Amino acid sequence: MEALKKFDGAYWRELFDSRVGKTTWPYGSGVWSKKEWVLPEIDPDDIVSAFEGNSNLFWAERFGKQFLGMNDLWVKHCGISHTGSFKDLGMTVLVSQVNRLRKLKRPVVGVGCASTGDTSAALSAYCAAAGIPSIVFLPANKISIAQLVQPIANGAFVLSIDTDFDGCMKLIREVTAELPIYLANSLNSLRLEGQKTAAIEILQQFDWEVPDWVIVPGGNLGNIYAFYKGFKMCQELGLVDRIPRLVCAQAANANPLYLYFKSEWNEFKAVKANTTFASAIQIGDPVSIDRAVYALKNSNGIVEEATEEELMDAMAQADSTGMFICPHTGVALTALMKLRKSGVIGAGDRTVVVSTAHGLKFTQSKVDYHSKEIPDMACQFANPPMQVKADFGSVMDVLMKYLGDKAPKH
Ligand SMILES: Cc1ncc(COP(=O)(O)O)c(C=O)c1O
Ligand SMILES: N[C@@H](CCOP(=O)(O)O)C(=O)O
Repeated sequence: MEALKKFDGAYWRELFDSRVGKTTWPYGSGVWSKKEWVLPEIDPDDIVSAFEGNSNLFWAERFGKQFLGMNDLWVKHCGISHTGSFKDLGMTVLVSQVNRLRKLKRPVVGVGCASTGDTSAALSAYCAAAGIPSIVFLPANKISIAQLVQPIANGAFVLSIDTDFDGCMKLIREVTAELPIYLANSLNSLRLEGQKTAAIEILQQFDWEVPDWVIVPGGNLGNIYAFYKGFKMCQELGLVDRIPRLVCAQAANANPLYLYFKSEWNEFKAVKANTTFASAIQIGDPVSIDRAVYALKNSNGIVEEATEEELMDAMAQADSTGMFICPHTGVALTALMKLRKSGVIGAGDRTVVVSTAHGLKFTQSKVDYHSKEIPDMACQFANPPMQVKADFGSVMDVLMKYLGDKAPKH
C-alpha cells in the first residue's frame, strides 16, 4: 500500500481509464487492468486469464421503477463471465500465482477447493487452461447439474462427498494441511485481491462517483470483504472521498451472519445450513466471518435475509423485466425490497445489487417456480406455458383471450 501511495488518485484514475477497452495482454481483463493493485510482481507471461471482469453494470430501470419506485438502481452482472460466476475474478489471480510457483519448481501437486458449485467451476477451468491438476470436494446432490458438469468437463478430480458444504470445507482444510495441494477457497487472500476489482470497476463505470449502497449476497463471506477492500483502497489512494454502505444478504435457511448482526455482534454461532434455492450460499459456518464483520462495521453496513418464497418471487419479478438472474441475486433483491420498505434505502439512493452467477446455472428452480411445483409456495409471479391443441382455431382462441381488448375487432 505504501508503494502505491507514491501516486495520487488522478494518476490511478488516468491509468485505469486508459486501459478500458484494450485487448493488450493482460490489460483486457478487468482484473489485470488493475494489475498494480492486485499482484504487481507477477510476470505477464505467468498470468492465466480468460479476460474476466469488465462486467455489465446494468441500469435496472424497469425493475426499479415498477417494483421499488427507484430511478437509480443498478445490477452489476458479475455472473456474465467465463465460468458463469464472480469466482473467475479471484481464480485468475490464484491460479496465476500457482502457475508461477510451479515454474519456480515449488512443490505444488495440484489445487483444491470445497465448493457449492461456482468456485469449483472456476478453479477447474483456470487450472485446465494452465495444465495444472485441480481437485474439488462437492457436497453430494447439493449443487445444480450445470455446476456439476463444469469441473467434470474440465478434467478436475471430482469427489462427491456425502456431507454438506461445511463438511467439505473441513475436509479440504485437513487434506491441504497434509498434502502439497494449494487451497483455493477464499481463505486464500489472493482470491480476494481479484474479487475486489469488481468494486473498483463499479466506481469506474460511474465515472468515479460513489453509489450510496452496494448489496452483495453472502455465503462463505469472502466477497463482501473483497468489495469493502476494493472501495477502501479507492478511498485511501485518493480516487474517491467516501465508500458506499454495504449490505450483505443471506438466505434465511443459511443465515449465521444475519443472526450475528441481529445480536448486535454479540455472539457468533455457526448454524446447520438448510436446503435453499440459493444453493451456492447454503453455508452455515463461513470461513471469512471475521473479515465480513470488519467490512460491515467499517462501512456502516447492514445484514438482511430472505425466505425461500421471498427470494424466488424477487427472482421472478426481476426476470419479468428482462433480467435472468440467479436465486442468490434474488436474495440480494429481497434485501433491497425490505430496506426500501422500511425506508432505510431512499427512493433516490443510487444502489447497486451485485448479481453473482448466471441464471442459466439455476434453470431447474425457475422451471419448478413457473410450473408452480414448489410445495407450500404460492409462486405468485409464475408464468407457465399454455398447453394448446395444434389447430388454427385453438391457437387463435387463446391468442384472442390473451390480447383481450387489444385484439383487433372484426
Ligand atoms: C452465486 C454465488 N453467490 C454468492 C456467493 C457468496 O459469496 P461468498 O462466499 O464470498 O460470501 C457464492 C459463493 O459462496 C456464489 O457462488
Ligand atoms: N459459493 C462458493 C462457496 C465457497 O466459497 P469460496 O469463495 O470460499 O471459495 C462456491 O461456489 O463454492
